[in-house]
Formats: sequence, structure tokens, C-alpha cells
Amino acid sequence: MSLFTLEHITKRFGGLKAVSDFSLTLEQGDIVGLIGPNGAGKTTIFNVITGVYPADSGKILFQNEDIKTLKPYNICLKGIGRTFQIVKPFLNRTILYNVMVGAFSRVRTKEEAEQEAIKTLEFTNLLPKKDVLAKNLTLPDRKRLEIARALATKPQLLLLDEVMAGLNPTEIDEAITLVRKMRAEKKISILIIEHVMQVIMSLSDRIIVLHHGEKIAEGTPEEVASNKQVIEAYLGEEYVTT
Ligand SMILES: Nc1ncnc2c1ncn2[C@@H]1O[C@H](COP(=O)(O)OP(=O)(O)OP(=O)(O)O)[C@@H](O)[C@H]1O
Repeated sequence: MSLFTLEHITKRFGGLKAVSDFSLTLEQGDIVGLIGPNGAGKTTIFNVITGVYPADSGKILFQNEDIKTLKPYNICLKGIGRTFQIVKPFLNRTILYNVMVGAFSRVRTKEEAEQEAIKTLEFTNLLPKKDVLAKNLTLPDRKRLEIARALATKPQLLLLDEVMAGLNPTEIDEAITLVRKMRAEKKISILIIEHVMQVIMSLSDRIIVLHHGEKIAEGTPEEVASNKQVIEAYLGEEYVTT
């Protein structure tokens, strides 16, 4: 039994087929990259998985249970967490408070939520900044907070939407280390949307390439980087490897 599968998912917005007949399988501990040009349908896939928009057709199976008709909060409780491309923390609240909000999905009392949040902050190296207001954070710390908030919901599958955008090379390396640690220590499976190509290439076990809502390729980073259709649609000539 696979941890997670999407089977023939289609999502339309009016006349536009944003996602078309898209299938995907994830096993526990997989890190899978989702790439494609702007408007290819990547974020829509995240929104369909997390119940923000219902799919028009297809199946979504998590641990063999069809979760297609569940609401976002219940999908989170099942064990699917996500970050958002545009980070939306409570700006006038501390980091600790923001992460406690995620933790409350799993625990009842303030004390338990605080304990869980502190563990998560330790894991994400944000503990020294726990009392800083979210609005005073630098971009890399905001991205890290976004990951911490999602982690505090204790996901088994985590959807990361452009968590490396705008980071410098050192910050990117730190973020890559954090993603690897989530897999190694928490056995979390990760589906990651990212435009920073070296991130996707170095992190992913497999990469899926979307173009106009359709999967045009899936394979190891090497296979995808040398796929002619992918190079033409997305990567550009500099990725030609032969
Ligand atoms: N709520 C919506 N209503 C109407 N159209 C939408 C909606 N959300 C997305 N779309 C359209 O669906 C298509 C896919 O968008 P989506 O945001 O999934 O692409 P993306 O691959 O995530 O792009 P980007 O890399 O720019 O984030 C686009 O044409 C977009 O305009």
C-alpha cells in the first residue's frame, strides 16, 4: 500500500483545465519535486490535495482512504500538512504563538501546544527567536516559520510550496538540510514545488514535470534533466546534458 496516491485528477476553473488527468504515487519517506512553468498547475494540485478546491474527477487516497471530499482541516488531521507560497503568519504575534496555532490541531491544552511548539522550534532552529514578532522576521526565518507551523501539525506528508524562493545560497543550503532532516528524523514524505533548479535536482528522489496542467515527464533528476520535451517546455538550453 502506498502512502499517498492521486489517480487521474482533473481540476477546471470555468473553461480552463488547470490540472488534467494527473496521477502521482508517494511512498513513506519519498521526496518528490513538482516543477513546471508559471501557471502549469502546481499550486492547484496542492489546493486539490488539501481540499481547498474539490477535484472535478479522480481519486485522492491517503493511507488507502479516499480523502477527496474532506475539508482542509480534516485533511490536515489525517496527516497532510502544507506551506503557502505567500506566507501568512500572524504578523503581530510571536514565533512561538504562530507555531502553537499549528500544534493546536493535535492537542487540547495551551501547555501541550506550547510544549509541542517548542520541540518544533528546536527542530527548525528557531527556538532562540521564539519571542520575536513574526513581522520582524527576515525572509529566510519567515520561510522557516512557515515550515515550523506546518510541522507542528505533525504531518506524514508535507507539501512545500516555494519555500526557497528569495533565499541566498547559504540560506538555501540550510533549508535543504532542514528538508532532509524532516525525512531522516521524522520519516515525513515531501512533495515540493520549487523554481530553484539546483534545489529540486539535489533534493528529489523523483521529479514530475507539469506543462499546461499535464504531466509531461516523471523520473530521476538525471532522467528529467535530459528529457528533450522538458528542456523545450521548461528548463532551457543550459540544461541540455548531452
Ligand atoms: N482560483 C482560481 N480561479 C481561476 N483560475 C485559477 C485559480 N487558481 C489557479 N487558476 C489558474 O489555473 C492555472 C494554474 O495555476 P497554478 O497557480 O496552479 O499554477 P502554478 O504552476 O502553481 O504557477 P506558479 O509557478 O506561477 O505558482 C493558471 O492558469 C491559473 O491562472
